[in-house]
This record gives sequence, C-alpha cells and structure tokens, in this order.
Amino acid sequence: MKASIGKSPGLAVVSVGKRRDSHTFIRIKLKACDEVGIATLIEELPENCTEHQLLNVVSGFNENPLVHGIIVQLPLPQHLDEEKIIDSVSPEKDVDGFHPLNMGNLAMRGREPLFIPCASKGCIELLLRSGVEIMGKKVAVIGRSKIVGLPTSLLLQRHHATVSTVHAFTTNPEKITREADIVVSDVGIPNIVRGNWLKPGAFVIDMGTNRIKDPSSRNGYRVTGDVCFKEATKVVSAITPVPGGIGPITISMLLSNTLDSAKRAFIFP
Ligand SMILES: NC(=O)C1=CN([C@@H]2O[C@H](COP(=O)(O)OP(=O)(O)OC[C@H]3O[C@@H](n4cnc5c(N)ncnc54)[C@H](OP(=O)(O)O)[C@@H]3O)[C@@H](O)[C@H]2O)C=CC1
Ligand SMILES: Nc1nc(=O)c2c([nH]1)NC[C@@H]1CN(c3ccc(C(=O)N[C@@H](CCC(=O)O)C(=O)O)cc3)C=[N+]21
Repeated sequence: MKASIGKSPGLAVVSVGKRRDSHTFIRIKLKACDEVGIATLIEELPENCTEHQLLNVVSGFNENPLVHGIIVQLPLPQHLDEEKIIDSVSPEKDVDGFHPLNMGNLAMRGREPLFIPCASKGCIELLLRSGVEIMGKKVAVIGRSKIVGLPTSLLLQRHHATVSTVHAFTTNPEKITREADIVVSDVGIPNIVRGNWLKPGAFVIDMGTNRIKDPSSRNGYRVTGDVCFKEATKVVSAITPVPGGIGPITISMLLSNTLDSAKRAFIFP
C-alpha cells in the first residue's frame, strides 16, 4: 500500500552515520511501514554532525503535525549525548518508548506509559499469544540495557512474573537461568547461552541479533542469536529463532505504537 504524509500515520526516522547494522534495521522498518500504509520521513545525518544539528531535526519532527512517531536509531556516535537526544523526543511521539517519562511510567505500577519499548512489548505479546502464563513464573532476563533488557524486566514484573536480572557482573549466571521457566536473552554475544543453562521445558526468547563472519554466505556474514540454538532445542519446550523470531515481532510493535499515536492525534489534534 502506498502511504502519503498527511493522510496516513506518519513515522520519522533519524539516522546518524553509516553503521551497516543500523542501515539494515532502518531498511526493515521502512519496508514494514510501506507494507501497512504508514508514511515515512527519513533524515540521515553525517557521522560528524553536531548535537545542535541533531536536536534541531528532532525538534522539527516534534513540531510537525503529520509525524506521529519519531525514532532516533541507536547507537549514536560517541560524541553525541544519547540521553540528551532521547530526552528531546516528544513523549507523545516516542514510539520507541525510551523517553524517561514513558520509561518511568512503565516502572511504576498504577501508571500507564504512552508507549512501551517495541522489543519488550513484542516479548509479552509472544508469550500471551503462545498461551504461556506469565503470572508467578520465574523469568531470567539476561541484559539490562535501556532499549531491551530493562524495559523487558519492568514489563514482565507488571505482568506479575518473578524476574531475575543477569548482567555482565553476575557470577554464575547459569545458576539463575537454570531455575527460570522463561529466559529472555538480550546480550549481543553469539552462543553465550548454552543448552545446560536452561531448565527442561523452558520457554526461551532470544533477542540477540548478532552478525558473525561467514565466508560461505552472500554478504560474508550471517545473523545469529545469543542462545546456542542446536543445544537449546534439545532441552526447552520452545525457542525463538534468529533470524525470523522476535526481530519481526519487534518491528510489528513499532507499527502498532505508531498507529496508536496517530489515532490519539486524530482524536485529539
Ligand atoms: N530483536 C530485537 O528486537 C532487538 C534486538 N537487539 C539485540 O540485542 C542485543 C543486545 O542489544 P542491546 O541491549 O542494545 O546491547 P547493550 O550492549 O546495550 O546491552 C547488553 C547487555 O548485556 C549484558 N552483558 C554483557 N556481557 C554479558 C555477559 N557476559 N553475561 C551476562 N550479561 C552480559 C550487559 O550487562 P551490563 O549492563 O552489566 O554491561 C548489558 O546489560 C544485540 O544483539 C542487539 O542487536 C536489540 C534491540 C532489539
Ligand atoms: N531507536 C532504536 N530503536 C530500536 O528498536 C532499535 C535501535 N534503535 N537500535 C538497534 C536495535 C535492534 N533492533 C532490531 C530490530 C529488528 C530486528 C530484526 O528485524 N531482525 C531480523 C533480522 C535482521 C538482519 O537480517 O540483520 C530477524 O531477527 O529476523 C532486529 C533488531 C531494534 N533496535
């Protein structure tokens, strides 16, 4: 479906620099928007752009009534203050859910964020649609990044799971993961989670999207998760593959957040 700004939900994407992985993720997002009729605007800034330039671009999108969602693709080059940029996105257009107002409301029971980060929302959606009870379950979330690990832990707690967080300073992580009914991995290290880290029958969501060299593949690399899939499948009841698992679900949550934002704007312009 062809979408045009003004008649459709609108998503603005801001990209800085030339990271190959970021460009791949942006391409996937733009294609998905095109398929469902979400109009897109993309602003590509050079690697050496100033913070002032980037803030100006975000401010323009904040003011633009035809834009309902804004994403600033992360990570940003080191000279830019990531927190300052995230803070500058209007919370009403923060379809990534990374603004502290949305993240803070996610953390506090009884409050509702306007947007929930897409990967975390996708995780819950997957569990619910697979008929997995979350309430009272032991969940190990490996990783505590602001874009995936932390919001996933917060959201799982809102669904009354008992959540353990594993991070780079956790000693014996496998002791924690072996107890978990559900394991979510968001580390970025291929095969870090071995089959013997997992409880028999566990449900595993592998968020890792890692590029590893593979001379036999067309681009010279292939994408793999954090979990040793071959070992895990012998132990667990279900595991998401990479690629083709939680990644595409994350993208569909971005579409859903953008549509929600547009609906709010159409009702309360
Ligand atoms: N499928 C999807 O939708 C998405 C996938 N991703 C993918 O998820 C992965 C992680 O991304 P992101 O969260 O941005 O990465 P970050 O580097 O920001 O976070 C990685 C996390 O892993 C933890 N960690 C690092 N080493 C270890 C270790 N040896 N044992 C246990 N924990 C460890 C870090 O701990 P500490 O905090 O202590 O440093 C940190 O919390 C990447 O592969 C990325 O591509 C990301 C976003 C969405
Ligand atoms: N502001 C911002 N928002 C994000 O949501 C965001 C970000 N920055 N920076 C990077 C991470 C990563 N992320 C993914 C999205 C889709 C797939 C995805 O679709 N993966 C495909 C494969 C992709 C490939 O081939 O490389 C799959 O698993 O099938 C993966 C990872 C969103 N992120």
